[in-house]
Amino acid sequence: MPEVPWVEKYRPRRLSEIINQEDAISKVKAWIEAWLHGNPPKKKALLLAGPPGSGKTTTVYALAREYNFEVIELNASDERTYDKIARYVQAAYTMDILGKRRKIIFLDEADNIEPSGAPEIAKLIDRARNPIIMAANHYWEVPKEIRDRAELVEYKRLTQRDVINALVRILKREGITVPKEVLVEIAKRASGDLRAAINDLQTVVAGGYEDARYVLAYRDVEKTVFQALGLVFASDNAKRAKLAMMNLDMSPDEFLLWIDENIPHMYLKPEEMARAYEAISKADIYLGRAQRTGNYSLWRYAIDMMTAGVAVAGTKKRGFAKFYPPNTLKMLAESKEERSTRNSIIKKIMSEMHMSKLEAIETMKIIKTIFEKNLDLAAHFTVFLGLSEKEVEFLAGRENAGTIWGKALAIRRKLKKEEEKIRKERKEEEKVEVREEKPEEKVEEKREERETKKEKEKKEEKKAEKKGKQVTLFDFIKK
Ligand SMILES: Nc1ncnc2c1ncn2[C@@H]1O[C@H](COP(=O)(O)OP(=O)(O)OP(=O)(O)O)[C@@H](O)[C@H]1O
Repeated sequence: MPEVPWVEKYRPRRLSEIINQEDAISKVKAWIEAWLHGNPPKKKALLLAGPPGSGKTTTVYALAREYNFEVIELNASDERTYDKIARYVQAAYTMDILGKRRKIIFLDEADNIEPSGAPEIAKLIDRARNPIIMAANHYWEVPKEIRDRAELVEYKRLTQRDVINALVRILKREGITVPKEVLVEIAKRASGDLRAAINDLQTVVAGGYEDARYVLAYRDVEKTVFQALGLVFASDNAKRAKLAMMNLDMSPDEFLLWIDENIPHMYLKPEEMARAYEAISKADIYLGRAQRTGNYSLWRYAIDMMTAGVAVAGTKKRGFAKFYPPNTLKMLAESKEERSTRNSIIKKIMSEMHMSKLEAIETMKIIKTIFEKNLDLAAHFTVFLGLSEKEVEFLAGRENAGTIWGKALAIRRKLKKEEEKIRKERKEEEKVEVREEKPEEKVEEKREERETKKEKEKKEEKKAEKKGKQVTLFDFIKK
């Protein structure tokens, strides 16, 4: 059974358990108490700014628990954020007659707010009757109108010692020991991001110390490879992206794996993601050819495709980008059952979409992102590919699988009804035709006509099948 992520299991429940952010916490407390004492602070929004994994989100939830608020969490990169804020900002602030709890509006990734939407959100802050707390990694990337209306609370980067202490505390509660040098390595590579450190620790513990080698082996390359990924994913500028491989002590084949892994985290729209994958599969072809023929001048084309080609594929996620190492670790952590589910999905994609295995693997990655983000489209895919409940859970995660499955059942029912309706209509039509064309020969003639037409259609179908007409993701999304 998959274990609960330790970052959730050991997320501090109380403000006093949050490590090394005392100044920030006392500022947050004073601000919320001003609301509670009936005189909302001059600045109705609070902006928690600081590095990832330093305790910002944790603060909001612990605060809500201690002061009995309900948290309405919104994400700035969500297109409907404005409407949602508008709905909650005006909600009654005090406990109402129905006994509902007061609400804190928590807007994460405030550095991702589109500048064009900022004035509207600023107006909402002015009208707010509920406390609004925002969080951001980069203070200066938060639109100015919003910065001006928010009180800044700075979060410090946690020190290596803070991180090690937090890891030791978790190990004690789990009753496990891990060699000190492994903890030090994990803390070093986390650069103050306690979430990253806890995740690494859990991976190391889950996979035994052999995996520790894989986890830690990345530490040397990571700095430069992350910078290189930054060049590919953080700009739309083809020229800059092409510089990514300079100073990178890594072969293009290996860097391709890193790019591959990060595409679904960086592109938001399926069609743009598909375009980025197309660019890396072209790069892959050049790399293969270079290896087979020994003509390494082909590397240049490959590198152009995988850097510039990916960079211009579409609009990328803005703000802080968290990059991930290639799949090796995840694959190692996957159970036999998960691997077999993955393979059965790939087979279904190959047969339903007429794709090669490699294409099906790439397509599955895009489909996985769709399953995590767009439940309606996911339900259509479920029906189209004939996925089982287990396969849906593999793609969507447990939380969304039930909803998708329910939607898919509804689609199936609707399709069945439509099919029945068409079948009935056809029968009716046939009856009418027979009645109208009473003379025997005419009926015979019509039948022959119909049969030749049917044969023709069948032949056409067969031809299409033989050609193996490929259904692309684009076709599907357009439907
Ligand atoms: N100061 C801290 N004290 C204790 N635990 C912490 C602290 N900072 C982070 N953590 C741990 O790391 C995890 C992630 O922290 P949190 O979600 O609060 O980070 P964040 O600052 O909101 O990061 P991001 O900017 O990436 O959203 C938490 O579950 C918690 O276990």
